[in-house]
Amino acid sequence: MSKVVLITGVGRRLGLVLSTRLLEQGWQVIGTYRTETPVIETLRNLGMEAYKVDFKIQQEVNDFIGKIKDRHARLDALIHNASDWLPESDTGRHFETIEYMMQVHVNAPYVMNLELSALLQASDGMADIIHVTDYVAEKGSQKHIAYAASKAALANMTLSFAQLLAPKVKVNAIAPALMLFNETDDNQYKVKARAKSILQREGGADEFIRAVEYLLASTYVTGRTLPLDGGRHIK
Ligand SMILES: NC(=O)C1=CN([C@@H]2O[C@H](COP(=O)(O)OP(=O)(O)OC[C@H]3O[C@@H](n4cnc5c(N)ncnc54)[C@H](OP(=O)(O)O)[C@@H]3O)[C@@H](O)[C@H]2O)C=CC1
Ligand SMILES: Nc1nc2c(c(=O)[nH]1)N=C([C@H](O)[C@@H](O)CO)CN2
Repeated sequence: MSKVVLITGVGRRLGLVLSTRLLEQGWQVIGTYRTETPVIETLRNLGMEAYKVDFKIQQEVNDFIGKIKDRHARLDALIHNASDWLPESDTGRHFETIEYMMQVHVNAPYVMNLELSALLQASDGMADIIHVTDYVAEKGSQKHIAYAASKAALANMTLSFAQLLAPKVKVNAIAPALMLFNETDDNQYKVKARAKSILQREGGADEFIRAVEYLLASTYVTGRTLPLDGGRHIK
């Protein structure tokens, strides 16, 4: 019987590569997306059960959770990948920024973990929750203060949910630094960003997938954050 994984933010970049790889490996993948693109139809054609959910809207999160509880008796993994990398507002809309960052990176994962914990407990083996945080959760960020704070809160929830859901469910985090550049990143930015780590490179999507696969295969790691930072922490 195929294992069932719910991955948030499957529509592009790391979430897209990860969900496609797990589909290829025979996982039954439930994915959430915010933006309707042709990619979503491609994923559906590969067998993904895809739901349009904007985590900014609490009712959409609640409705989504209700559908999952109605349609599934178990989950083997829940991966919180969805994220918006929002800098501080330059129009003074500071309450909106921090509230949105907390909503996407903390509130939605918090409610989904609590509401879907019974499905995880129904897994045949050990189940997994993986929070995708960020290197800046430990170090802070001058230009993404609210983002970093929300990722730090998500990292802290790893500790609490690991205690709450053991021994049946492992709860870990992955804290990437530079994994993928964005299309808008110019060469000057890329040179500067690579130089922040002592390995002087970006991690790449496969590094992220290997970290997920390691945590899913583990039977003795929980409450931990797996850093993917190219040695930036000792620079
Ligand atoms: N890329 C990197 O170098 C790094 C990434 N990370 C973390 O890794 C994870 C993946 O990164 P990456 O692939 O670059 O992320 P992207 O920002 O490229 O994509 C994030 C995904 O989250 C979805 N999303 C964003 N906002 C919302 C929302 N309000 N509701 C629902 N879904 C939403 C997007 O949906 P849609 O596309 O459908 O709009 C998108 O698919 C993230 O958690 C990120 O913080 C951490 C450090 C470095
Ligand atoms: N949701 C996202 N979070 C982050 C992204 C991103 O593209 N989407 N990118 C980064 C950067 O790579 C940063 O780590 C280095 O410039 C961080 N988080």
